[in-house]
Amino acid sequence: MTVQSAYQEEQDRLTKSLNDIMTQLQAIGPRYKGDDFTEQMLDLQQEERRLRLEISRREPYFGRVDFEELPDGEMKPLYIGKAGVAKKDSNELLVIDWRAPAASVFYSFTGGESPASYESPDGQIEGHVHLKRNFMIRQGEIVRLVDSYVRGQEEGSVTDEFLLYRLGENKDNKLRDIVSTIQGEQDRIIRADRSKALFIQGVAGSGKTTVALHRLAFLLYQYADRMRAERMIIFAPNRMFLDYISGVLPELGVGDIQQTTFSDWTVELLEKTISVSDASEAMSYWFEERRTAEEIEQASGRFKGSLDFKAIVDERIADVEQRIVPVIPFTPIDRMELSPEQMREWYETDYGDETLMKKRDRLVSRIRRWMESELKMKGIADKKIRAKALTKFNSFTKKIPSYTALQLYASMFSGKQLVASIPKRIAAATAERLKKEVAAAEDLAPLAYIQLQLFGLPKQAFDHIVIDEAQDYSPFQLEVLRLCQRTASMTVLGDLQQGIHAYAGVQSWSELTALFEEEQLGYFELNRSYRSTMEIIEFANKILGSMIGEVKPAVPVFRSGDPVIAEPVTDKEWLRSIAETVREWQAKGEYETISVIGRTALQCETIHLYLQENGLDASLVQSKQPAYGGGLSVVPVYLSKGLEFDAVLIADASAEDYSPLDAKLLYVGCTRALHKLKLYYRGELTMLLGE
Ligand SMILES: Nc1ncnc2c1ncn2[C@@H]1O[C@H](COP(=O)(O)OP(=O)(O)OP(=O)(O)O)[C@@H](O)[C@H]1O
Repeated sequence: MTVQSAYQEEQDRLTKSLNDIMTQLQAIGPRYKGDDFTEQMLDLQQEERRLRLEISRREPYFGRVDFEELPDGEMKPLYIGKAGVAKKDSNELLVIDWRAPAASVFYSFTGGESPASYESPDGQIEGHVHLKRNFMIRQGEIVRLVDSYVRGQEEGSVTDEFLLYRLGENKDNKLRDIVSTIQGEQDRIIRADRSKALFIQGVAGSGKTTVALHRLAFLLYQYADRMRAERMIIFAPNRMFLDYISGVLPELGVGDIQQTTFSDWTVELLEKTISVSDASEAMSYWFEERRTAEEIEQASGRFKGSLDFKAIVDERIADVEQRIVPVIPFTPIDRMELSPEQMREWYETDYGDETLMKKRDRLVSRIRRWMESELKMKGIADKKIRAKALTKFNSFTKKIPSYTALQLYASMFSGKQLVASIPKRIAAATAERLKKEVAAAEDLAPLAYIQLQLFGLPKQAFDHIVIDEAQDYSPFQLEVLRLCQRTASMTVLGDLQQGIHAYAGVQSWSELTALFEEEQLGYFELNRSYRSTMEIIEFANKILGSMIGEVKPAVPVFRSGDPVIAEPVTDKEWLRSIAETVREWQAKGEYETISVIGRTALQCETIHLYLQENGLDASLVQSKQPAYGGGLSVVPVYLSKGLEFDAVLIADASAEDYSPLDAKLLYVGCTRALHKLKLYYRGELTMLLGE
């Protein structure tokens, strides 16, 4: 078949499919507004169907795979789209959902004559792939059609032409879905075992964030009976990043998944009884001035994030528990006594799995009930005697310890109960802060942990948790989240090579995986980088040479672009050169997002001001910012993590700005670029780039 006739045939089928979809959409009636529960449920189902059809109307499908089921099945063309759609008034599928078992062949097939297979509910299905075709459909027209595999034709292996085309596109201020070009290695993660804690180590630009979001969409589809969107949660490093990823799940037709930061989540958990100190203070301490390796190692965040510190907290909680059951009898009036043994028996046998403060409250109520019934049994109605008994009860139960999470935590850092093993400087600074009901990032995990132990989780446990940029999490933080689930089901993703918050995070994944049993764990590595051109990836890989420990160079997809240039400038020319480069890039009109990445917030403010004064409308990204708006931006390198830009200009890659300790920062900065990367440096070029 010629390309032309294939195109025409597909266009005809597309038009027919779209007509079918439109007819179905038009047949959907208005929404139900009444109170009848059954009608409401039916309305919800109808609404979901309408949403699926709306998604399909925009782009019904993006792929086709012709699969001949073995041993003697017929050959079926399967059209794959974001949402599955059946033909009008029929069970026959017009489009299969990308998450359906059969669709996995489209992603996992790597070419060759050997049979391909997929897991179906009835077991493994084997068959021959005859065709793998990609489409790009816009406004009802096929604007691109690429056959990446045709059985019996020359190479016999899947080519990446369509992927390269997609990667060459510009990006705006939001991350997008990748359903049409998910790669085999990514697909394996998306469809991996639901019950495990999956750890994904992936180089910059390998699609970790994107893959984790697609995995959520997959889990909700595949395990609709067991997993609920409202019992899933995504943890991201800051609100700007949350805004950046916020479009992907709705694009995939998934709503209602809570997306938050660990800090916001903890504040909610503690019912807003604390506020969190401004993150920009910590940022400025760690990134604006030079810090030594020793300072990082001894940082209070590393101490408080450790399991050793958790053990200290556990001891304190155990101590409170120890004091809950009174060791002396309760005698509300003469000759009426409740023994400590009886109270201990109630406490230990009746309140089993309850949390500490609930057990405490139940014990207090039980003592009261005992008193009331004894008074009744003894026929004591005298008001004076009863009032006296009540006073005794109040003073007796007042001594049974009762704490809020903040009170218990604060008790560890000052006063009579100060924990001796906490370094003095850490204790003093923490006590000072907590007095004002302010917590720093390092206090959040212990506070959340204590809250869970004292009062439990206010809502249902999570079915699945996603943790992005997990290299910045401490073992204690992860342990807190682990406690919020019934099973180990988690997706934990990050890149140790981008671990710029070493003062709080981990240096090896084993620090986090140690929290799980061997059989609960899954581990994947993604080493191919999809974001940047080959030139940019090879350039950034040079920086890895300066990192301590094992490093994983990113493997580029074969997408070539401009060479990366590092150019010296004098102090005097510096700002002017930055403005000129930006202007030149803008004039070309090739890039939608351009970023000037500076070493510190202060440097960025200087650059931003200069650009503004010279007629270049740039936005300055700051740590408190709730959203990143795209266009031209000036970003401190430590806030650029997770984001990406069509073109990146590193403002000053000098030895002064990037010392040997700053390899991860520079790596993060350079790997933000998709198509273009340029570096200026004043004085000496940083040693991190070698020759
Ligand atoms: N299979 C794919 N097809 C098309 N684009 C892809 C694919 N995988 C990843 N990408 C693109 O690569 C870029 C990087 O993806 P993403 O941000 O998810 O990676 P990451 O590993 O989380 O990166 P980083 O750690 O650097 O923040 C995005 O623009 C994403 O759309």
